[in-house]
Amino acid sequence: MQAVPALSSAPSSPEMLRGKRVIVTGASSGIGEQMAYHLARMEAHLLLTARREAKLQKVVERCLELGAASASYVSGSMEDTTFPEVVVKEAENTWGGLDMLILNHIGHSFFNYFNGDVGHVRKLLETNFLSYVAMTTAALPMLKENEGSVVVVSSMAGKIGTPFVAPYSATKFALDGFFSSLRHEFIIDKVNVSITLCILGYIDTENAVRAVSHAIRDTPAPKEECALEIIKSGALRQRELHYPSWVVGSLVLLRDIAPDFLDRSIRSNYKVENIKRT
Ligand SMILES: NC(=O)C1=CN([C@@H]2O[C@H](COP(=O)(O)OP(=O)(O)OC[C@H]3O[C@@H](n4cnc5c(N)ncnc54)[C@H](OP(=O)(O)O)[C@@H]3O)[C@@H](O)[C@H]2O)C=CC1
Ligand SMILES: C[C@H](CCC(=O)O)[C@H]1CC[C@H]2[C@@H]3C(=O)C[C@@H]4C[C@H](O)CC[C@]4(C)[C@H]3CC[C@]12C
Repeated sequence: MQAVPALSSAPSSPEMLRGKRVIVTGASSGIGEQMAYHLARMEAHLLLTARREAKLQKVVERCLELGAASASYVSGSMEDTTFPEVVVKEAENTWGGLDMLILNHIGHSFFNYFNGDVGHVRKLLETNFLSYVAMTTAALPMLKENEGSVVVVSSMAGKIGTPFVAPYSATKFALDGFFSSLRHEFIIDKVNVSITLCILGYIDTENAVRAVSHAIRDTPAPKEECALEIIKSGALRQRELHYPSWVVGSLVLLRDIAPDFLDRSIRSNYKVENIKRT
């Protein structure tokens, strides 16, 4: 087993991730791919996962070029209930420990009126929520031993009700409930594993822009900066990240002091005439 200093030793900059062992899920594209590149530049050990093997292979190659201490991948789907444990087992076999678990993947969902497909909601809960619970559970013994961190990537749609994302939003609210409760238990139990919930606004990943640019007036924030902010918030053991901070921060504040006003302004931000019912 490798001897690695605890993440809890007062981190002040992302440099402190040098030599740390990090799992990143959903690392074949978007924000996950960008997190892998930042972590590689910081010289971390990386285990990446997603479904598309060819994409993962390329991301791993690039990570090694950028300076990762080591980089490998496991491909598979988080819809498969056995897969979360397979990934964590791979980390245990390779490293004998783990310092940071970054939960970032999402299954495919629709940006549209809810069409009554309960099966889709069930499947999305498995991929976007239950697999996060299963990975955390499997990784917890290693994280406890190394005083590590869990980073949960969520969304504004997991804090505030917004239209056309009902199944997705449900999975993200569930993450807040589960991980906020677990954080309390860790503190009560003196378990030194941090939990960081990342509340993101609209980010310029290919899939997000393709899904919503025709119907949302906002300009998306850059995925590269977003990825770095997520890593920093995890390394600094923050309770929550709001990115972009002023957008998300003010919306969350309004939710509590002026919810009807907030709902009206959210609706005015959508070009509803461009949403074609499916
Ligand atoms: N982009 C945005 O505007 C926002 C994003 N977020 C959050 O940020 C995170 C990343 O989003 P973003 O980068 O845009 O998403 P992308 O769609 O770019 O990436 C999603 C990742 O998840 C993987 N994935 C998809 N389905 C599965 C599956 N069944 N099992 C395992 N992995 C899967 C994909 O790879 P593969 O297809 O190879 O499996 C890919 O690597 C998500 O948690 C999202 O909710 C939050 C708010 C805004
Ligand atoms: C529908 C998208 C997933 C497409 C896919 O399956 O590939 C969603 C993924 C991220 C969502 C955005 C997000 O989480 C931030 C905003 C939250 C607001 O409540 C709604 C608008 C969002 C831009 C939201 C839109 C859907 C996604 C792009």
